[in-house]
Amino acid sequence: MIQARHLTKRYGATTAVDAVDFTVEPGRVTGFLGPNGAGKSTTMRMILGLDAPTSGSVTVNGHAYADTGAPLREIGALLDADAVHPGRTARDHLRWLAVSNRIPQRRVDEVIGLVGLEKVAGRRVGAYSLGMGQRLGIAAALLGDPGTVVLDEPVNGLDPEGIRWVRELARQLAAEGRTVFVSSHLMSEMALMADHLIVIGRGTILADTSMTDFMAHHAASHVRLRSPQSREVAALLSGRGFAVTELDDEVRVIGADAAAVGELVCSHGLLLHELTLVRSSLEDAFMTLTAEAVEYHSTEGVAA
Ligand SMILES: Nc1ncnc2c1ncn2[C@@H]1O[C@H](COP(=O)(O)OP(=O)(O)OP(=O)(O)O)[C@@H](O)[C@H]1O
Repeated sequence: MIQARHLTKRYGATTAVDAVDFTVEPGRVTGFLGPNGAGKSTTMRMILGLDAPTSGSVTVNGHAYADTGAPLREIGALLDADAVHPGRTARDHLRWLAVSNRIPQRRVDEVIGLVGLEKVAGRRVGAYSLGMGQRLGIAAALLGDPGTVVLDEPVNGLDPEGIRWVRELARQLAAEGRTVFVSSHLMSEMALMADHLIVIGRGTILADTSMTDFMAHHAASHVRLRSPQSREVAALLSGRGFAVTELDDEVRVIGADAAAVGELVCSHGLLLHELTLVRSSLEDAFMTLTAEAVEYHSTEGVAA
């Protein structure tokens, strides 16, 4: 379990993280989202003792990272996948990490197998692709069989098979009862991977809620109807107080319950060719929530 209490980090005049409180619970995947510059990396660095808080605290299983005797056994992290000596082989890198954390050497081959690097473990890391580097970073994070795993942008550079593998791995680690804290810019991926979301913007927590509740509160939805009697359908629904828009060949009912709409239309003997609940994506919901907190906006349109 990770607990942040009034966690604050200032760099000169910039408050990167502003008195945040959150708990990352075991047994589920918690997604950490926020626009560029929101404070995600700074928060993750403080969890791992790589940056000291200006005030407040963050603990892993009740104590600060610095007070952990064998850190890799307690918390495994993928923060900067490039932070490996390029002249070392992947196996040597993991062996060195294992020795310095008193982890048995047999675990090195176990994690190499787990991340699918068996064939290239003897190659210099400098020759690795971005995806191979990510897998090595994940192998290092799992080396100590830790109860808490922090992954910053783990699917960066991975192909679709690799992305699916990370998703399944994160879900499996959570199912084993571990605390899994993952940041990603890929919203579609986060929607599939995370059970819970913490959203940060300009250093403050904008949402800390289950994925289901987040979507229910922040993702707009409408019911799409197609009918050869669309005019009558629209008139009926707006007469009953629904917010109705008529488009070319469809009727949209904003924020309505699909079953209620369908039953009402059918009970008036009107024909329906389609009745669909259309929910906006996690990306849309995220953009709506964080619109105010975005540090860098692109200007609208493209100059001719
Ligand atoms: N070492 C530093 N010195 C000065 N300012 C910093 C430093 N590290 C981060 N910041 C500032 O703190 C704020 C938060 O940065 P942080 O890297 O934590 O954001 P982020 O959410 O991880 O962004 P991204 O998605 O772009 O990685 C930004 O305004 C950033 O410019």
